[in-house]
Amino acid sequence: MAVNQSQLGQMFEQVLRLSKVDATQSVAILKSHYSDARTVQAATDAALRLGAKVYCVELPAFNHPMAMGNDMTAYCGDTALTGNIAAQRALEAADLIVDTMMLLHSPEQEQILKTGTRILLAVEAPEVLARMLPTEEDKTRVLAAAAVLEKARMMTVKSQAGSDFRAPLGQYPTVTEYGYADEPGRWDHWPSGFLFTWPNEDQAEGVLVLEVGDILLPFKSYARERITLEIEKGFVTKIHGGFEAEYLRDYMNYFNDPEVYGISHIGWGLQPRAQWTAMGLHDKNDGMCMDARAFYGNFLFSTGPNTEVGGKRKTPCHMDIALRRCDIKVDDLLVVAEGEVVAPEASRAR
Ligand SMILES: O=c1ccc(O)c[nH]1
Ligand SMILES: [Fe+2]
Repeated sequence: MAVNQSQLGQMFEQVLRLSKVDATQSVAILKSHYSDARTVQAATDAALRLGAKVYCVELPAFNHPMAMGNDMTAYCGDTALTGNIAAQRALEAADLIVDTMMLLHSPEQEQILKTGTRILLAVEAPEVLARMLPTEEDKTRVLAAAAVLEKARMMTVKSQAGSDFRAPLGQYPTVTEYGYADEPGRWDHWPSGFLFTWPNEDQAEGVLVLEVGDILLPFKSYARERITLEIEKGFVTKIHGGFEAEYLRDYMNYFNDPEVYGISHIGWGLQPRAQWTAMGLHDKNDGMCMDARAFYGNFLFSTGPNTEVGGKRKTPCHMDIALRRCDIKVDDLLVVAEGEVVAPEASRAR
């Protein structure tokens, strides 16, 4: 199916209005040659219709010789903006940046946000954007869950498959993604609908078992056999299993950087319009597969960089791994039971 340009423009108008775009605002459209032209045009037209002053910042694409695949989350940290002070100043001048080329997990993104500029990432295919059009109800539910997570001192994750993981919390903030950038200095991602934090440095412990069907990004693969990760003092120390474990070990080893094994953001999905099955219906190059990160009741954990919250780990290898059917506890509150969101009540969508 394909979204027509008029629908896409109307959706951007809704999301930019939710992002507080009006005649008092300036909006920068950040792009590169690989940006989706339909998205760039729709964002531009919508911002103009809302009365904003609009400009475009186009950056020559950046490729690192070690990067593999086209998923923009596969190689993090250095981007087309790295070192381009003039372009960064031009972006910092905006009230809102619509990012269609991907600054996520870069130090430059944090520097821009600190000036009060808002950033909305939009790199998924228009049809995926349409299926997960953000609503204020999404925001209410994600913030209800965040109210619990930001006070927590421990997250524990267990599963029938054998996961038994615990992460002391408190050193890092809670991050919410509800699909629009409506507060000064806020980054958000359309589409999304989930929340996460980071374990205290060097303190996550236990075992995480990827069961058949769990998702590995940026591989964009459903695990076909179990993979068992042993975590000690905040780092993955062993990866057991068959071919899939060997593939994951080989890929992470390729970066020749011990920091790739650090546990990064950990949280859970709250987007009922995101589907576990969606990845199987898309090509690997269609986008970064936000369905996997946001599907309702997942446990999403990741490895590698934690610079976006002032952590010391800047490493290019970032794995996002979504597990189904976990029990997730935040302190003593069970928030997800076998992959079903159970608390807080205000975060539930069904
Ligand atoms: O929205 C996102 C996308 C990727 C990621 O690693 C975190 N959040
Ligand atoms: Fe991630």
